[in-house]
Amino acid sequence: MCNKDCCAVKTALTIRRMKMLAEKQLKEEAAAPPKKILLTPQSAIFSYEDCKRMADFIIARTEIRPKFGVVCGSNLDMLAQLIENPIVIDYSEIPKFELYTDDLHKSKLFAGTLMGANVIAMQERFHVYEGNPVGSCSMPVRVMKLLGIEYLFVTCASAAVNKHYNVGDIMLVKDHINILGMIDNSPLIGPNDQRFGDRHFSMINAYDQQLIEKAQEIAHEIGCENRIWTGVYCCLGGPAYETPAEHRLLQQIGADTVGMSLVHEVVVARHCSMKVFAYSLVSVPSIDAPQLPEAVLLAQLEDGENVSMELLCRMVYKIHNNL
Ligand SMILES: O=P(O)(O)O[C@H]1O[C@H](CO)[C@@H](O)[C@H]1O
Ligand code: HPA
Repeated sequence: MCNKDCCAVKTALTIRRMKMLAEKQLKEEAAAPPKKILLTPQSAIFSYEDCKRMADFIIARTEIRPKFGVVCGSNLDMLAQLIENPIVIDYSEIPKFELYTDDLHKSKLFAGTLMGANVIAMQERFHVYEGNPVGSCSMPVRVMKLLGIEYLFVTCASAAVNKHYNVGDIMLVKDHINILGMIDNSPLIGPNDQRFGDRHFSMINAYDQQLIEKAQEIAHEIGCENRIWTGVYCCLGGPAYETPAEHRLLQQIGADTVGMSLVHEVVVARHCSMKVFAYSLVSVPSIDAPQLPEAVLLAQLEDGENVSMELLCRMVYKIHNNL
């Protein structure tokens, strides 16, 4: 046990030692070369020229000018496989296109025809939680714009927030809540390139109302009107799923489904005036839903996947033939 004097001496020594260390650190910092600060505003990571080079590469490889672009969601990669006689390009072949993705074997573009129309589909999208800046995740949309795409179909898997939605149901997206964007993580932060679009633009009718009505018509045609809803999608950062308290919050703010993608792609698509149609396949039940056996959920999901393929084909056919 030390006495009072002993501790006082120790404290004085400690203070002197800390002072010396701090002075040494300051001297070292002053001598070190200045640190490079990388300014990477979201919208400047991929320039217009980068996107143009990627589009030119794809056009040279596929020799088609697609009218429709499709982004496949998780569990929806079979949508790309609907394309007839496709030219398949691995993302890694396209200069600068390859980003971080968990599912390398699905990292492919499919270009060909669907119901007589020229279509290009991304079999797998890039996610923010995979380590990609949000501006990079939406870069493929700009490439699609420069390919000449008029209609962007964005699909995704989601969890039901609305307690009436079941696994395997499809929600046509009529609006979104972009939590990432609200907290300063928009794909358009940084210098605005006017060649893509105006700095400020409206997000009213971002999800084209006429296209939603067409899809609702199709829901009746195929007898799925009780399984195809129209609602609001909310994007979270992930990769963890939301907590029960967050789920309740999402219910209160008006979300019907929740996922970790889609909204930044749609923001970028609307910035460059593409017509957007989006739907999400409910893959996870709401916390209020009755517990169902795994096998039942899987069967419902498989059913929903089939409906989503039918929906895509019929949408493309109707739009392409002005029906
Ligand atoms: O949005 P997509 O790409 O369909 O994927 C959804 O499914 C994954 C979670 O299971 C998350 O990435 C979520 O966003
Ligand atoms: N939560 C959030 N995003 C999701 C989910 C989920 O349960 N399922 C698919 N995307």
